[in-house]
Amino acid sequence: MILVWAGACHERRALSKPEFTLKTPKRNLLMVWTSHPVSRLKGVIRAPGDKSCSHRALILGGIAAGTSHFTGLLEGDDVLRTGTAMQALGATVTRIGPGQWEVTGTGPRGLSSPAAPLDFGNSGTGSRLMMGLMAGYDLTVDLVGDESLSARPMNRILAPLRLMGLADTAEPHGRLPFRLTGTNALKAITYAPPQASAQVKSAVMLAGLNAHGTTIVEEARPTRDHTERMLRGFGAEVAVKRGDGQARTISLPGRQPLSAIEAAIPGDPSSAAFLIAAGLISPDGNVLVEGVMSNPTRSGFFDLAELMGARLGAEDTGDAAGERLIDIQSGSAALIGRNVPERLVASMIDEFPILAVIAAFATGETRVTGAEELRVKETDRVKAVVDMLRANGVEAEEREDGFTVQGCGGPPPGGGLVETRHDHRIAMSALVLGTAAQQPVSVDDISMIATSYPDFLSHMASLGADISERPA
Ligand SMILES: O=C(O)C1=C[C@@H](OP(=O)(O)O)[C@@H](O)[C@H](O)C1
Ligand SMILES: C=C(OP(=O)(O)O)C(=O)O
Repeated sequence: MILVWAGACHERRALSKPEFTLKTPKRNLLMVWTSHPVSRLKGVIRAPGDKSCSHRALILGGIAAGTSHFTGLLEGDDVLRTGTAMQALGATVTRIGPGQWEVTGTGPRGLSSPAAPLDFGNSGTGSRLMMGLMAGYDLTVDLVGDESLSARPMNRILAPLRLMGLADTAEPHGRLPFRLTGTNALKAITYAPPQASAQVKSAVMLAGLNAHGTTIVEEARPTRDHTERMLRGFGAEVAVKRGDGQARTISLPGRQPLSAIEAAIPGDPSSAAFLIAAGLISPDGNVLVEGVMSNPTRSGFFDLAELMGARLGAEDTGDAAGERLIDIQSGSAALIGRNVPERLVASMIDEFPILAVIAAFATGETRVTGAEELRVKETDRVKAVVDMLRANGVEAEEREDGFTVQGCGGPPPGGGLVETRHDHRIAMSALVLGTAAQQPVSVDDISMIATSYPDFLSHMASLGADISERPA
């Protein structure tokens, strides 16, 4: 006799054989990717290169004087597009081996207009950081993106750039596609971004790099600080002053030359979070992720998982590109729902879909507030997360600035089909959910996983996950 969960979290019934019918079939869908529950997940995985650091390495290497070498660069679609864009603007970007890249920067020559539009695909980081960078050079560029990126707000970047002297773009609504005409006559500004956004901060700093005067960004809440750290690595002067509470003021004198570097890219904590979560919810989990960047502006998910009752082993293993590295171990845990402290939100902004998954296994409610930025990611992640959980028998509610999850105190029912909506993190979260739910979980598309974590399926398979394509 096999026990399966049916309907609400806490209602179980016995069946003579497992049954699996998708709860939200989608018309015209021929094939889906399904993650089947497995009794055990075990193994050791080296974390893929960090997406944020990989973008920045290609961008800063592409304007530095000399030739930089990077190892462990993430070869995700988002990052590759940043490399292609830098090449089109005058840098020489060459792959010399797996994860090994050589970038010869334009140095004092600067960037020039590309011959064709720059296509940033699904990448908010690539498009927004590059807008900031390109604004400071005498060039004209057309920017395009996929359906998801073309729906994301770009005025948050264009507004400060206009204050610095960027000519108005032809597009009034702040959405791609549009043309940007840069100028090497930008003036430094002092800017307090209205959103907690590393992309906005970094775009202003990258514009400030070629502007006249000292650019100052005032952050009320600290966001990931890789631009600050990496700029220093390339020889720039960047000052960071702590203010009241979590506030930070970052100052960057303009017109500073950058010099080429040799760097290893640290492992991505946001990708590692999927593997760590899989270990936590597995009935018999023992997952070790090696070489993960340990940076307080990125560690919110791991801090919160510990608040929920996870015991994560962490061992220091050195450093890479100015960041500390750790190995993180996770194993099966009885988790307890929590109110997510708002101070952790920015440092786990990409981890809310996978947080929602572990919250579904926890006992009690998990409440997320102060996370309105989730509404403008690859999709509206508040809605996508709630829909993902509900399709799998978990009670969840949207809030304007977050969501709540009523944990099942064990494996949720599963059995749902999750619409991924061009969002890699929703796809990966749903597939992790399926490894330990009562019934398999399917997703309608996996192609976008390659934007941030091309090895996700092979890494999950090596831990023992059972994820395969099947007719819808
Ligand atoms: O600067 C970066 O590398 C990133 C910043 C974050 O976006 P926001 O700045 O919009 O929060 C994050 O969601 C994104 O995946 C990467
Ligand atoms: C939001 C994300 O990326 P981006 O903004 O670069 O598209 C992400 O990777 O979760």
